Amino acid sequence: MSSYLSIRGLEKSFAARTVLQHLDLDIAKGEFVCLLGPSGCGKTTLLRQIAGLDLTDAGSITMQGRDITRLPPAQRDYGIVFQSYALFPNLSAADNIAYGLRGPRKQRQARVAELLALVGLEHLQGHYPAQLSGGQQQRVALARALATAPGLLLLDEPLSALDARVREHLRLEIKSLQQKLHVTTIMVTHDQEEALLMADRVVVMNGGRIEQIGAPLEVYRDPASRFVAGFVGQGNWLDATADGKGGLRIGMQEMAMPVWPGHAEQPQLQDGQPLKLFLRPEEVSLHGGDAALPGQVMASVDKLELLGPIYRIGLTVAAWNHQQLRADVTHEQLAALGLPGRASLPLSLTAARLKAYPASAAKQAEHSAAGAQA
Ligand SMILES: Nc1ncnc2c1ncn2[C@@H]1O[C@H](COP(=O)(O)OP(=O)(O)OP(=O)(O)O)[C@@H](O)[C@H]1O
Repeated sequence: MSSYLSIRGLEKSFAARTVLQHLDLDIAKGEFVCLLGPSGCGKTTLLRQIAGLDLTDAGSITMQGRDITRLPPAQRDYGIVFQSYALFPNLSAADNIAYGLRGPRKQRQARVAELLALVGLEHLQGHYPAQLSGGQQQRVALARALATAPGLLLLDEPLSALDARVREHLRLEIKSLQQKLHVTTIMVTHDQEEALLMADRVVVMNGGRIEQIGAPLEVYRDPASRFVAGFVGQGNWLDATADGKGGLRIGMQEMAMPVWPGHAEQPQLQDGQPLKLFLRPEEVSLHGGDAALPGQVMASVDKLELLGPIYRIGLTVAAWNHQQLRADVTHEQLAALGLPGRASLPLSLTAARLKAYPASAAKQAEHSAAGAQA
């Protein structure tokens, strides 16, 4: 991939606190990248580094081959939108958009008209921010950020102050605008649904590090770490143990060993070593029969929840030490299973869709340390 923006070994601390830990990231021209992670993981700090709003401690940022690491914000080529609309209250929508434009008046007016049309606000050009809704203000902020046709669009949680309906609508609008303009875009969000929906690639951050970079489907289906699995989307966690012969046990049931994300090959596991298994609710296979066939196990049905287009079924598996899990099915699948109306049904797991992780990262670290000493 030829990079439009290239970040190498970026580090940032505030006082004694390290916020970005030697970060590498490459972004291609025209890409829409979302920085996703929990509060405090360093997303905004990374965006501010790219914008030149904070000094960089170490590492480099290159844009189109130009080292911009030490350049002031005005000499970098980007437009930015913040969570708080940050419009000038005493300027109309049109004048807010025109603010950064230079050149002859007629040319500026034409550009403002073009931008107002782009964000669908031609009819509100004379309105002041206080006369605009949150969604409209954010459209003005977006038009202002795009006014000078920057090479990079930076969005810092631009939708999080808006109510759910407006947010859903604007997500799609921003995405289609970005595709139309083909402007390289980096958006900070803590909302995994938003990131999966809008991004070409999602950068999942945790504690100042990048845990995974991948297309939305990749991050969702093949989470590289236990953190990513837990943070992105819904999932089931099951306790299991290795059998020391390349397989595993859940309760009394034996299974082939599933995939180990982030491991080229399955690690050497001792008999009885605890594991965590992960699978999505839609990856639990339920069957209509009355008894468990080989490879299946009986699960009791604890509850049914309607989530609009799907049902979420709460299940307990007695043979797995009474572990609980959730399965998502369509309305048709639910009816085919004879639900509601039965107390238990056979369940099976597909090893290829299961992910195995060490039972605890701390234990894993202890294990490696013991291995290193040995
Ligand atoms: N100017 C600053 N001075 C001191 N500490 C800061 C500063 N800016 C950020 N931090 C700290 O750095 C850490 C990361 O902050 P950052 O804003 O990048 O997180 P974030 O992932 O964007 O989270 P949020 O979604 O809550 O904004 C936090 O612990 C924050 O308190």
